[in-house]
Amino acid sequence: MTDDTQPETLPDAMPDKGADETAAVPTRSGFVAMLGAPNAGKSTLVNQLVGTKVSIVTHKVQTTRALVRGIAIKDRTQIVFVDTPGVFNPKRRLDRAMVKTAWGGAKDADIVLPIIDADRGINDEVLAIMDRLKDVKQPKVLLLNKVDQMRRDRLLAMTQEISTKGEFERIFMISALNGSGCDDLMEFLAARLPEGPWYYPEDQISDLPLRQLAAEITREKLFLRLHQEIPYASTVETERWENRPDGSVRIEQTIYVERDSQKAIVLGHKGETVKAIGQAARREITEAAEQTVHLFLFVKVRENWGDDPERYREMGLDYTA
Ligand SMILES: Nc1nc2c(ncn2[C@@H]2O[C@H](COP(=O)(O)OP(=O)(O)OP(=O)(O)O)[C@@H](O)[C@H]2O)c(=O)[nH]1
Repeated sequence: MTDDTQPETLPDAMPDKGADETAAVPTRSGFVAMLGAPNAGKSTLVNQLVGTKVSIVTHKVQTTRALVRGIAIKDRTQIVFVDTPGVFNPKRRLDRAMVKTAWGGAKDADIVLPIIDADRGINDEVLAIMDRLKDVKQPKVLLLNKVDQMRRDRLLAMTQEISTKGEFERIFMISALNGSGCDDLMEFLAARLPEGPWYYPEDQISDLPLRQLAAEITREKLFLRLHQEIPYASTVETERWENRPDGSVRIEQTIYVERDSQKAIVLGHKGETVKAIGQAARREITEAAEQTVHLFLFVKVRENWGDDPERYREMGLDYTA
């Protein structure tokens, strides 16, 4: 994968090693694309491996819309994770665009990580992904996730069965939630990625701009509270980001819903629901932005936004999918 931001030289702040030793050990870097059914745990894993919250996690499926990268450093290797939207059977235009993005991300990556919710077993969805993976030429490393809630004998039987369904360089049994197996995975990826300069400065954990991250955080709070009532097509946009002389920031965001009835739900009785969403979001945005945040939320109805090409461009998706 090429990237305009790739530095000509290594960043100044490399791990503290003597000059001779640094010269002897080459740096490595590369892109690792996660692919899996909705809710398999891709976002949780990116957050676990990168160590900081970069991708939103909710129990509502299909929350990851565009490619969100988390960047981890292991020894002398920089690993750029591409957290793709869940692969599923697309019907609507928005769904098709998300799926196209997912498979496109896989084809550009150095390593592809299919991730499976092992606790759910090998169902049709998993078999469909395995089938489609046969067209992906990149090295594949299979992750069986959520092993924390499985019995060992069931897990071993499943590992045997799944290993016959595709060609994998390795199969790792992991828990993205509690981190078990994740160190071994990181070590493997760090050694497997090609030699080369790092793509990003050392202190960067995500290339998602702060404004967009702030919108994602609010969207997560919206879904955590209202996942039964609000379709995932609802969206949040950061409309204004105004740094103030006292070091604080005034952020205005709009929650877009499709119908008046949904607007009423988001607002809640006397605006209580949107207020609670705003309070939870503000706390987290403050942490991410590392400055005092004044957050103002607005709720608007925007019909048929799922057919608006501009929205797709903003999310990095292909409208023609
Ligand atoms: N027990 C257990 N739960 C997990 C694990 N990994 C993820 N989960 C849970 O599974 C749910 C879905 O996780 P996500 O990380 O949002 O899944 P995703 O694959 O990114 O989902 P999409 O964005 O819809 O594609 C969340 O409730 C997680 O807490 C795990 O290792 N063990």
